[in-house]
Amino acid sequence: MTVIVLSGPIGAGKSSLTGILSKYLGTKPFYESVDDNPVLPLFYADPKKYAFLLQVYFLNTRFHSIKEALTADNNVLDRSIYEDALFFQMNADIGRATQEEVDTYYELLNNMMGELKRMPKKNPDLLVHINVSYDTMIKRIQKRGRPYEQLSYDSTLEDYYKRLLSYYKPWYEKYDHSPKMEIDGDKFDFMASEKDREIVLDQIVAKLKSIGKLPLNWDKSTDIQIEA
Ligand SMILES: Nc1ncnc2c1ncn2[C@@H]1O[C@H](COP(=O)(O)OP(=O)(O)O)[C@@H](O)[C@H]1O
Ligand SMILES: Nc1nc2c(ncn2[C@H]2C[C@H](O)[C@@H](COP(=O)(O)O)O2)c(=O)[nH]1
Repeated sequence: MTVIVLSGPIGAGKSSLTGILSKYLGTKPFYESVDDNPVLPLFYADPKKYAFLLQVYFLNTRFHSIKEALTADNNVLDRSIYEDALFFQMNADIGRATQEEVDTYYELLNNMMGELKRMPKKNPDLLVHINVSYDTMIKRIQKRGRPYEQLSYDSTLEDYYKRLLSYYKPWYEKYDHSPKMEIDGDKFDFMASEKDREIVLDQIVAKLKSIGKLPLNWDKSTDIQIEA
């Protein structure tokens, strides 16, 4: 049983690569609750009021997914639970949470992490982090088109996104819950370019082989058809 988690900023390509990778490896994809998330639009409309509620909502849904993913067979998750604190800490740092909310959040997070440690499989087998620049992030957010994520929706989003990117570098460097690897999301268009998709999948397969999660002679010759 192999569990792979994706990480990276908003619009980096996590959900897209989760779909591609799970199809390629014949595993099950787990997607974060976004389009069915009732709190997300409220948060973007009034971040200070809804930052804590959104975080509890995400933490709860991530906990559900990770529990299921760590007990079922091979899986790919489109965001790691380890990024949860990164988001809330950043929101707290810009005054979107009270000290009581911060304290309560960390207590809840520690409690949940304690539960995960008691599971037969405690950590994912591999973290695949997608690196993107600010320009790429914005292009992808525009391409995806969720209205409340657009820079035109709120003039403070530019700072919010730049800050988010600046939190990811130290977060990735510190991450030590499993082996990890980076994908260059600026360079590889794994959605439109078949060649790029192959390169990215080869990088992930090579890493899985090097950590003993795929047999050295594993090969997949089937083409994957990407739905636009
Ligand atoms: N490597 C890539 N090259 C070009 N477009 C991409 C790439 N990855 C994702 N996209 C596009 O960018 C948008 C955001 O991708 P998505 O997978 O939803 O990102 P995330 O899940 O990280 O927020 C989508 O429209 C997707 O088609
Ligand atoms: N405040 C938080 N926002 C979060 C968190 N996780 C995701 N999000 C937001 C960011 C995007 O608008 C949307 C989906 O994220 P993608 O990276 O999948 O595009 O949800 C969080 O923990 N806190």
